[in-house]
Amino acid sequence: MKTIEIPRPDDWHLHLRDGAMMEAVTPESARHFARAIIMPNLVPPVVTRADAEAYRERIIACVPEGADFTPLMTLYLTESTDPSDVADAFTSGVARAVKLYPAGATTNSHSGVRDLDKVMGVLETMAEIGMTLCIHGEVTSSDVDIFDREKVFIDTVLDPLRRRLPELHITMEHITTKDGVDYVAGAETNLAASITTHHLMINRNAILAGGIRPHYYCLPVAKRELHRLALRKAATSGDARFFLGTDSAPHVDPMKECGCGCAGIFTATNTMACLAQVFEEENALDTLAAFTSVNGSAWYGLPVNETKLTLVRHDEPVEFPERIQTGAGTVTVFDPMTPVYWSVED
Ligand SMILES: NC(=O)N[C@@H](CC(=O)O)C(=O)O
Ligand SMILES: [Zn+2]
Ligand SMILES: [Zn+2]
Repeated sequence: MKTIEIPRPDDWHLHLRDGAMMEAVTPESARHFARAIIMPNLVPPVVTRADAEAYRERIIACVPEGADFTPLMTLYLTESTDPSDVADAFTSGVARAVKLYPAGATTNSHSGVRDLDKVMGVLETMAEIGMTLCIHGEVTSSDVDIFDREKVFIDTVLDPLRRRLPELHITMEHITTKDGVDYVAGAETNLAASITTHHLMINRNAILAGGIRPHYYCLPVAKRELHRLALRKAATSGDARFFLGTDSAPHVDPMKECGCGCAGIFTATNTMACLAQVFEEENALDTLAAFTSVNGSAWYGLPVNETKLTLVRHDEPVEFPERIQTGAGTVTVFDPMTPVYWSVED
């Protein structure tokens, strides 16, 4: 039986939610990951330093005893965010980054930004103090096709913003297209991208071919196969600008399996096993650690974790739970639609 050892991974984009859901999903991430950047899209959102401090305490209360898991907090950018509160949250170590959701782009984004001019003061402050802006990179206009929204965002929002404020440190989150890969790879400084596990494993057929499968619906929506292949190439390349952000985004099953289902795929439970499978298929197990444990920490200015994680290659495919129980209801675990021969050693 083959095993590989990597520095304990970090998740640079994670949804833990709150309350009963958070109690159940936090241990799923804490089992394998040492740190995670926590998304602020609660209802109401995590906007201020005080909100982030209180949310961090609630998360820490859900980390099982003996587990070593540090939540890194983000602030949800609104058009009335106060630049001095953001600076204060950063310098005091409460928040690592600010999250920009174009209003209406995704789950719980209605308090997001409609007019970038209204947040330039905050962004200028962030550029000065070296605080990262994490971006959900999709335009929201109903006349742009949903499969084109990432590319149009790059051309009409991200690139102009980077020209206007080149000093700003930007993470383009959960990129899903070859356009996103090429744009990030072509940028010399101050731009990097996270990539999810599921976008390395599925294309849009998973959602739509042979029946509609709501558990594969997330935003940005999975694209054509050529985009998945470009993402796999970027993730396995070792290039320091690409790193893991699972975007594990739990919704209870009735909210997914209905006439207007929520966007989000829950991958915390089997992400590391799935990634080992992807990297093995690409003959790139030697760059797995760069993607999951090294590149992201360098980008966020943190040391690589000293503890290790061991992955085990089995002769037969491994079974994962189909769903987990939470106090809010059941949550379906990502099924990669392909055999996975890896597991994490306990
Ligand atoms: N990725 C998703 O499909 N959903 C996320 C929001 C997000 O990251 O865009 C969620 O909060 O459910
Ligand atoms: Zn998003
Ligand atoms: Zn997300």
